[in-house]
This record gives sequence, C-alpha cells and structure tokens, in this order.
Amino acid sequence: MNDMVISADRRATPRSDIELLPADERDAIHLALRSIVEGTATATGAEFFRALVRELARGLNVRHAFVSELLPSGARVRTLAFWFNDKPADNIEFDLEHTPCEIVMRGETVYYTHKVWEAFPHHLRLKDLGIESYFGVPLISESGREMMGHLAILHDQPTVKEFRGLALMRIFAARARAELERKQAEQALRKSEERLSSILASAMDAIITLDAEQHITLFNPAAEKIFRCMAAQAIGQPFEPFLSKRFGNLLKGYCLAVQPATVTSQQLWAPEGLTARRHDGEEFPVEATLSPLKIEGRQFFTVILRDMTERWQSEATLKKLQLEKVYLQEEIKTRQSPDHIVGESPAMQEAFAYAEQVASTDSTVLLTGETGTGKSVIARAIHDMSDRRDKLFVPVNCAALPGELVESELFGHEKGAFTGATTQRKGRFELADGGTLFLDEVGELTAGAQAKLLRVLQDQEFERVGGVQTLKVNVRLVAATNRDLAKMVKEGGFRADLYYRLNVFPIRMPSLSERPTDIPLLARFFLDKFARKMGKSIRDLSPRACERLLNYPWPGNIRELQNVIERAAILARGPLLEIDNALELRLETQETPTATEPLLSFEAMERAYILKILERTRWVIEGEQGAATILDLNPSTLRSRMQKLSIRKPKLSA
Ligand SMILES: Nc1ncnc2c1ncn2[C@@H]1O[C@H](COP(=O)(O)OP(=O)(O)OP(=O)(O)O)[C@@H](O)[C@H]1O
Repeated sequence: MNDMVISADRRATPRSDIELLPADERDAIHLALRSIVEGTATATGAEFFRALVRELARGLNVRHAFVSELLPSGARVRTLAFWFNDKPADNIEFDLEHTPCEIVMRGETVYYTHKVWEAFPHHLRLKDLGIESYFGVPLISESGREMMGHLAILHDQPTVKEFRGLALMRIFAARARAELERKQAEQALRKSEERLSSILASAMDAIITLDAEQHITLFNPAAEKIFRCMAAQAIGQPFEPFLSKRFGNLLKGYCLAVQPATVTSQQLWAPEGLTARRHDGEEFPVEATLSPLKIEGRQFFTVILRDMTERWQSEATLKKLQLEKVYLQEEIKTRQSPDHIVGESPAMQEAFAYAEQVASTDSTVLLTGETGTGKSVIARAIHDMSDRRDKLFVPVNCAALPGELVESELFGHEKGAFTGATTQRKGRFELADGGTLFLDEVGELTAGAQAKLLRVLQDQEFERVGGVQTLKVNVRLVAATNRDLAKMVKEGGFRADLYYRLNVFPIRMPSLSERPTDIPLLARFFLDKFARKMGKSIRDLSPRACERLLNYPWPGNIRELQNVIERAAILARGPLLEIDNALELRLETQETPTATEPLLSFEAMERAYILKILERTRWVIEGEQGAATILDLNPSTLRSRMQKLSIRKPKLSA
C-alpha cells in the first residue's frame, strides 16, 4: 500500500512549518531554501519557472519536477517548466484524468511517499518511468477563487513519510502563482493591446489622441493615409497645423470648455463644412467627433476624423448623373427629331449647309425663323455634327421657365439663396459643361438672366444664384428665337450687347411657304411615320390631298404639317391619304381681314360664315362632310340658327 496524504489546509503558513522542525532538518531546509531563492531570485517569466524546477529538484534531491498551468478546459495542463531525469526537458501537455495531479487540481496538497503507480494503475507512464513518490501543491489565484496550475516533484525512490520538502514547495508555489498571475496579466494586456492596435490599424477613420496641450500622442494608420504623414513624424507635434483655421478654433474652444468632472459626457460632433489640412497643405472636407479621455488623472482628447472628399465627389457625381438621367429621359420623351432631316429645297439646303459649316467650331449660333420651322431640329443636328456629340445636348425653353426661376435654372443656386432653395442645385450651364446648351425662345429671357448670359458668353464663367464662387464652364451655345430680336433691341426689350454676342452666326430657317417643294416630301415622311406607328397601310397621299397641302400657307410650318398628317392618318380608311375639309377651314379662319374689308357686326359675320360653309358643303347640313359637323353644331341647332339669320338655300344651286 502506498501512503497518501492529502492536506486539507490550503492556507497553512509554510514558514512556520519549517520553524517547528528539529534543528538539523531545519538547517537542511534553510540551506535548500537559500539555494532555491538564490537560484531564482533574478529570474522572471519563463526563466523563473525553469530556475524554479531546477533548484527545487536539486534542493530537494529529486529527479523530476514541473510547474504547470491549467488549460481553459480544466481537464488538461501544460508545463511551464519541466525538469526531467536531472535535466531540463521540453514542456509537455497532458490530461489530468487518472493522474495524482487531478487531485491537486481540486485544490489539495497531495503526496505519495511510495508506489504512486499503484494508486494510478491507468497511468502507465508512472510505472514505466519508475516513479515511486509524488508531491503536488496547487497554484491558487490570490483571490482564492481560481485554480491556476500546480507545482509537482516526482522521484524514483520512496521518500520518508514526513517529507519536509513540502513546506518548501508551498513557499515556491506561492511565488510560482504570483509569477503565473503576472504572466497571465501580461498576456491579457498583450492581447488587448493587439486588439486595440488591430482596431486602430483597420479603422477607416483617422484616430488621433491629443494631450492637454493638443500635441499628438497617437496617430493610427488611417490618419497616416488621410493626412499623408507618418505617425513618427506626427507624434509629439501640435495638431493645429493639420486643421483649417475654423476647425482649429473649434478644437481649442472645445478643449478649454471640457470640464474634468463631466469628462465622459462631453463628446462633440463637429458640424458639417469643416476642413482639415494634409501634410502637403491640401485642404479637404471632414466629419469629426471630439471626445475627452482621462488616463491616470491626465487629460487627453480623442479625435475621430473621416475624409469626406470621396463621398462628396461621389455625391456630386451622383447628383449630376441623376440630373442627366432626368434630362435624358425628358429628351427621349420630347425629342421628335426626324430620323433624317427632310428638305431638298434650295432654301433648306442652304440652311443645312450653314449648320454643317458652323458645327465643327465653338461659335455661338443664332437660329431664327417662324415657329415650327425646325430650329430645334437644326440645333440638335449642329450638336450631333460637332466634336461635342458625346457630351450632353441640354435644351432649355426660356419661355417655359417662370421669370423668377430662370436664373437659378440656368446657373444653379446655393443652398438658402432664396426661399425654397433647401439644397444646392447645379444649373443647366454646369450640366452642359463640355457639351451644347440650346436656349430656345431666347427673346423671353429676363433682364437679369440676359446680363448673366452675356458674362458667360464673354468669359465662360458665372456664379450660382446666392453663390460667391466663380465657376468656369466650356459650353457651346445655340440660341433660337421666332421673334425679331433686332426690333426688340431697338424697343429696349433685349440687350444690344447680348444680341451682338448671340448673332455671331445666324441661320434663318425658311418657312414652309418659302420651300413648297419640301411640302410633299415632308408630308410623305410624316405619313410613313404615322402609318407605321398606327399599323395602317396607307400607300400615298391622294392627288387631291397633295394639291390641298400645296395650296395651304402653313402658318404653323412643319409642326402644323405634321399635325395635319397625323390627324388625316387617324381618319384614313383607304390606301390613299385624304386631307379633310378642316384644312380649308383652318385656312379661312386664319385669314386676316384686309384693311379694305368692311367691319361687320357679330350677327352679320356669323351669317356670312355659316353661308360660306354651306356653299362649300353644297348645302349639305348633316353627315360627316356636312356643315353641322364642320361647325361643330347639332344639325337642328344649325337649322334654327339659319332660320333666325334668314339663310335659305338659293334655288339656283339646287
Ligand atoms: N426638316 C425636318 N424634317 C422632318 N421633321 C422636321 C424638320 N424640321 C422640323 N421637323 C419637325 O417639326 C416639328 C417642329 O420643329 P421644331 O420644334 O424644330 O421647330 P422650331 O422652329 O424649333 O419651333 P418653335 O420656334 O415653335 O420652337 C418637330 O416635331 C420636328 O421634329
């Protein structure tokens, strides 16, 4: 039988154990104690553990000794130092189950004076190695709550029952525990430092700490990148040169205002619009938070700062793209430009040749001509033929913009420039940068907008409404008007200087009546377009329709022709397109009375008009071609009007 002793008294005071020994044993123990103390005195960390097991084995005259650390699972230990067969050995890790160490780990001091292997038959190594005696002391944390590891000695000889070395082991277990606690604290600190430095290193934001004098004490890798300055250069330097004046003042004020007593609740979110300065002097927009920090009674400040340059740029690009998208969508909807520009008449060919010549230059073009003559079509053709064709063509109808908004629409506005200007907005000049701006109905511009437009034409620069920053653009201007600008200038309705600037290269679009040969061409072009769109097979214009179109003066020019053909195509039933009577009626209603014509009363005019219609319809009142349909009256209403106005069918025309 082996002799096993388990001491229940964990807190026995080892030194007093020694004092109780007989003098000769006490001396021997004191000698061993001194040699162990001297052998381990200067060592710390791993070196201490190595010295401890060595000195312990030598001092107590045993062959093996180790000190271990309990692993987190609680079921295994790893040696911190291992003395084996009278010499140092590599550390080992082992399961506690079926070992005397398992009992030690429950907090007991354990010793087996001989045949320890008999008590642990499953632990084959004990027998193999010829281990006879075992002594183990637990390492319990200072708080007494945590099992940390153990200190053990093993020997290949039985030992005496009253093995006094146990007192020594208790002394050194306390030392080993203190060293182990220090090692674990160091490890925890190292881990937390690693975590902190990996947070600092991986942070996208600059993290900077400042001391009370606002000198930099920490500068993370993101700060190095953002400020283009190495930490080694920045640390110890004042932070002020890295900030714009406004930000610098804000920081100074903040540091002064922070009350040490309420230090934790005084975080500051720096307002929008702040800028900082890179090491090379470049200023950039930032967002930042400032917070106070107390370390060991000393005041520090943390600045977390984000470079907003890219975000602002992306936002600006996004805004521009969104604006462009809206324009392009609008354009797709409204653009009715023909697949090709129809017109073989000399007048049209001449206008087109001018457009072709001027397209490749950056000259301002002024398109004049009656409404519907194709000024917008030519403006786009000039853009498409120019080198700017890959950039935007931005059409603006000046007549469609309310007077008070025209300037902000063209030149943009700053936030707060006027009531309702809640955000900054780019104008169409900025949008058209690199491309072409088409100002339709330019004669409708307000005086303010005329002045600004003149400046852009002269210097290619302007300010947004409410803005101070001068913006430069590269825009080609094409303007159009159906008004007589020269006359407007004379009458004071249009700036003369602007007129001359616009009139650099005028192209007059001929009216349709000036190019009758184009009428059938255009009519067929529109007929083909609408018939295809409506899925109708209309082969051609009827000869009568052609004649009618040629005899009509087209005050609304191509737009009107297009509308007439569309209407006729809707009504068409056969393969040949007919133009209904409405065209003649348009003509008659549009005829202006000449000065020699007598002025009639309303009733006399009504009578004359109804008569005229009746003559045209050969006195047919009802039906699709009848006078009532043309006059948009109920036939019985027309009859009663005729009766009232004494209109009777003449006998001759019966
Ligand atoms: N040469 C052409 N060939 C085919 N279609 C044309 C031609 N010229 C104009 N159009 C068409 O006629 C219509 C009117 O043209 P546009 O809007 O260019 O006239 P405008 O002179 O600018 O009119 P406004 O002065 O009223 O603005 C458009 O639908 C256009 O597509």
